Amino acid sequence: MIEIKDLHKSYKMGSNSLHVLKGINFKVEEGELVAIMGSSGSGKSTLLNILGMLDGADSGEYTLDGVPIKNLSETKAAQYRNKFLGFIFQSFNLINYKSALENVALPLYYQKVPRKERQEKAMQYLDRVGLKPWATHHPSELSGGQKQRVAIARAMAAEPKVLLADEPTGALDSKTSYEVMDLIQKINDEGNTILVVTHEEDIAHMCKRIVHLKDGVIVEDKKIEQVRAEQYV
Ligand SMILES: Nc1ncnc2c1ncn2[C@@H]1O[C@H](COP(=O)(O)OP(=O)(O)OP(=O)(O)O)[C@@H](O)[C@H]1O
Repeated sequence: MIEIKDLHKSYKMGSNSLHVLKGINFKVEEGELVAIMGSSGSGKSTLLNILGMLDGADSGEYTLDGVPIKNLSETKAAQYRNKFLGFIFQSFNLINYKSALENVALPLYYQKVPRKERQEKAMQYLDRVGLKPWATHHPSELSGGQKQRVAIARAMAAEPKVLLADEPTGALDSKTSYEVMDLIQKINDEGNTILVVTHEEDIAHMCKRIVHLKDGVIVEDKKIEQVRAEQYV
């Protein structure tokens, strides 16, 4: 599903340059649930942004579902991003003046799905995350865990091939974090490929594989016995 080879990324800061990713190689197969771990500044978000086609690498190869990303035009890249990738953020990134249902329906609007179908599908995904009764509520009326569930429903609504989650539990207390991980595990059980950036050990152990970044290189990449979040919720 994902293959990256010898990926490098630097940030220019005045006359200096900060080499953040220093030759990253890895593959993610369909249906994996991968944690990307590492201390602050190790390059996790930089890597996720490149995988999410939100930023480009300086060199190296990135192939997503068999498509080499490097030479895509901006328009094509945006199309691929909408079609292949769903995003979940630490701060939820919901639109405050829209209802939960409207937030979930938004990616379908960008995919030009007709209004009625959009609403039906959005409701189906809200139901999937247990929030159908909250469809007309606005984000300000929802708890942190509920907001993240709306964001997960929104990410799934466009039926992406890969979900990319950047610290999805970073703004949540432990119990709510485990509820969100329980949902992520169940979505993965259905065959969805998911990458989760986290610096929390317990969250990483709820994935099936841990990729450990340090100073811009992968220092460890191991499959693990998955801890089920359900037992903590
Ligand atoms: N746009 C940017 N311009 C300049 N430097 C940046 C930029 N984005 C990130 N950096 C720097 O690159 C390094 C890696 O940042 P990155 O956000 O990828 O790390 P991280 O592992 O995700 O950290 P955290 O856990 O704190 O989010 C850091 O030193 C950061 O300051």
